[in-house]
Amino acid sequence: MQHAVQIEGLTKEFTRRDGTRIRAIDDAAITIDPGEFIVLLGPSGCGKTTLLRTIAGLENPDSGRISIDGRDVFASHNRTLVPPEQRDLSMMFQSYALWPHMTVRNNVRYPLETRRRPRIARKEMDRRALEALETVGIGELSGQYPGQLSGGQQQRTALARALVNGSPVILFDEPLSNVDAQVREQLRAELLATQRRLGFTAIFVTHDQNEAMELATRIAVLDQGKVQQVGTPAEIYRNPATAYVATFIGTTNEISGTWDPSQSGFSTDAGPIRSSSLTPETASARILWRPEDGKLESSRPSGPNTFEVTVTKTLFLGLHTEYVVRWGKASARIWSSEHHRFCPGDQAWLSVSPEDVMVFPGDGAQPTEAEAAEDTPPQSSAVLSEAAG
Ligand SMILES: Nc1ncnc2c1ncn2[C@@H]1O[C@H](COP(=O)(O)OP(=O)(O)OP(=O)(O)O)[C@@H](O)[C@H]1O
Repeated sequence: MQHAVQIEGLTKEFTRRDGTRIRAIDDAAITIDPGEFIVLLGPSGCGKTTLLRTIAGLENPDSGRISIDGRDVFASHNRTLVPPEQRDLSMMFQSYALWPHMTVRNNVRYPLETRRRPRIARKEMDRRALEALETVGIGELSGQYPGQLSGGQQQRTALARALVNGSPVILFDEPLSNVDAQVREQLRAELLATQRRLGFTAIFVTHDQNEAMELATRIAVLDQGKVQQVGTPAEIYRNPATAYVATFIGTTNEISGTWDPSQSGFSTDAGPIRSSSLTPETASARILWRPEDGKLESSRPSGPNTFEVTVTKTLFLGLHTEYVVRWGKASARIWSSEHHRFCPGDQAWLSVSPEDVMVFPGDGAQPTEAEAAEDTPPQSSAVLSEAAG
């Protein structure tokens, strides 16, 4: 099968006005199949937009290769550089970029008017523009001007314009960030349904992990220009490749430890901890587990990773209650569907299965960011970390 988009060894540096060089994309590689919905996810400044713009041809990389549908559109080794309008793709921007003096229909028709070949008769352009507008459910607004539309309707107009060319690949740069939460959720579902129905390949930039989880067939997590992991939402969540991915997606409890062969586990401030994952190559390790993987009980369970704890805080969060617990110098968050089982001050037993304990190489330094978090003793090496997105 021909790949829809293939990126290899892609690098792009910028020079800031003070002369500092920024590597916005650092040796990135991703292979995308036709019909996939790929989400580029990462915090602000990690290089998502730059990567998208290099695929579109709006930014020229320094080195590497990009091919679309088997054809190189950029290749540094033989200086291939295909201009944006000759790449077989469409792009939808955060700002929608609608022409205010043109009707909705003419905005949507615009890409058909400006394309070089093959030329299309005006009547056919109008028919396709209307069809695209009907696809996104606003055929009746074709005679309106953008200023007369709601945010959600403007977003649909921009989507129709991205669809009108029938491009096999559509790039989305945070297109849902300008509408309120409720409309956003609705538009997200509509976009996904449209993509599934029409079958185009979508490459979608966001810093919102919920949005990524909902839309993506696969997520590419970026950090400082590097692609840290590409995987399905479940793979990224359950088997993160790096501590960065584990802490960026979802919520984690974290503690540092050192490998102790005599215990076949890690020695930590929370007590000995065992994990089913491979031991890190370095002696020091970052040990992480998710709040929903901890179990709180009133009596001592059998098995490893069992700790006697004090409940210090409870927080009702609808689907689950968050229990903050403390033992020795360590603290952790536990999410449980048993809402009123424990109160602050209660003694309880915490257990975490070794299968749910993730281990990554530590750098010897203690994470500090979350140590100042409420309910975490300042001298503790056990930290709570919350997703950044
Ligand atoms: N034209 C430019 N000149 C200099 N630096 C740039 C330029 N464009 C981007 N950068 C830098 O490259 C890095 C990546 O920027 P990019 O816009 O790709 O990040 P992003 O992940 O899309 O961020 P955000 O989510 O905030 O849009 C940042 O450090 C940014 O400051």
